[in-house]
Amino acid sequence: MLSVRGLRRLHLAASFDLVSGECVALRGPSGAGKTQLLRALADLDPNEGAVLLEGTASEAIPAPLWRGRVVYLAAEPGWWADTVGEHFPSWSSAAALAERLGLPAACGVWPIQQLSTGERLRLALVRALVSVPPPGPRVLLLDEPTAGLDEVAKAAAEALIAERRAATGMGVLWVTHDATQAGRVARRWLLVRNGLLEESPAPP
Ligand SMILES: Nc1ncnc2c1ncn2[C@@H]1O[C@H](COP(=O)(O)OP(=O)(O)OP(=O)(O)O)[C@@H](O)[C@H]1O
Repeated sequence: MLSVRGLRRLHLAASFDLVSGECVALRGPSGAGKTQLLRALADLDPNEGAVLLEGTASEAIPAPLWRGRVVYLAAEPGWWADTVGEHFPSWSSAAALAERLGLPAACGVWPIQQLSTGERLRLALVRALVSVPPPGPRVLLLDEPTAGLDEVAKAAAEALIAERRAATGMGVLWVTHDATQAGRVARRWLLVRNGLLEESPAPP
């Protein structure tokens, strides 16, 4: 579904495919270029090479439309309004997912400024899933989405993403520094080594 051919962003070169419903874990040392790769895939930064979604090149699709299909969830998500609910097209559809992640449905009225890091991460994941009309993102690019979450919240987030993949065929590219998590969430693993993306036979 997502084909990446000779993508070059700064010092990283990448070619790989992601099939429908698949989750691929991406690992590599700090500064290797993982975030830059995700941002290039979401057409947030300039790059060389080709990225195709279901056969259509990113250049052929206006960037805002592409970003609704290939959705990037940043490690430090941005917030622009005062309260949680204002960041969602409809809080009622988001509340059930927030509850799945251990937050009260009433957190829609919470001020953003008071959120903990873990609350921000979980709400940003909900936002990534519900801000695109059904069936939602075709590809989800996750940049350490559970970093710092407790084990219960981490398991809930992993389960929610797996469920969405199974239900909608959403493909996931998941950056994590946690080898155990890479083994849990994915059956294919990519590793950044010497500026190249390599397939790894086991969770690296
Ligand atoms: N706009 C930019 N122009 C030039 N270099 C940049 C730019 N943004 C980031 N970099 C550099 O590119 C390199 C890769 O950064 P990136 O954030 O992609 O690393 P990462 O693999 O995600 O690291 P981490 O695991 O620590 O999050 C870093 O050395 C960073 O300083």
